[in-house]
Amino acid sequence: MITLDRVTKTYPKSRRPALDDVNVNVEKGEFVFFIGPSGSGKSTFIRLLLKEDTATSGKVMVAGRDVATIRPWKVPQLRRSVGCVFQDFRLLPNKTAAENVAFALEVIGKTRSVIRRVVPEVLSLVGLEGKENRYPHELSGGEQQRVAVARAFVNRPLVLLADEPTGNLDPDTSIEIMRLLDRINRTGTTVVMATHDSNIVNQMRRRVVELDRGRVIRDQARGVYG
Ligand SMILES: Nc1ncnc2c1ncn2[C@@H]1O[C@H](COP(=O)(O)OP(=O)(O)OP(=O)(O)O)[C@@H](O)[C@H]1O
Repeated sequence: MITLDRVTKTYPKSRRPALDDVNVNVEKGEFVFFIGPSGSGKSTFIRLLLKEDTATSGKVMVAGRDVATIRPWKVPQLRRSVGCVFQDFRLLPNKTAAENVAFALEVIGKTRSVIRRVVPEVLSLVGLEGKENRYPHELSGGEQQRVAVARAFVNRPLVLLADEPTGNLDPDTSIEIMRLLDRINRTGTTVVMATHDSNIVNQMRRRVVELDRGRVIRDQARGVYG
């Protein structure tokens, strides 16, 4: 589902690469944690998968496609098969929970009748029944992240990327979000999550890829934070 083949990313003006000759292969349906200290390259890895940035060398494959060959106007198509969730939720503040999720469907041209059917289904899946008409500022952090997960998942992407999704949440709320990501993973969606949260990694016991200064220093099945 995801392959990085000898990928190096060096940002302009920086001496050291943010990713340095990285080889990683993630199979369909896997759940993988990317861990490592601040600046080790986790966000850069996610940005390359979304084609928000391009590798300096090497090959990045997502869902069977070499992202380097995807034309700019086809990037939205890539992002349709790759949902993402971030630490800061990134909801539209002037839209309700339901409207935030609906918007993800509107931009890809889904009909109103599909939207009317699918939005309540996915909001209920993430446990937000009854809160569909709340604005982000009327929701807790955990609830806002549930909306973000619903929005990322509503198109049933092949891959869900999560960059520090529990970074702004307390431990109990973080565990709830992890249960949700685990449930999504069990539907067959590949989940890749960048995190600093050692408790979460230790509780989940999934594959752990550890980065240090842009290099993979550990790749372990059912790993712990270490
Ligand atoms: N746009 C940019 N321009 C220049 N250097 C960058 C840019 N983005 C990241 N870097 C550098 O690349 C390296 C890796 O950064 P990255 O954000 O991928 O790390 P990270 O592991 O996600 O860190 P954190 O956990 O703090 O988010 C760092 O040295 C950082 O300073």
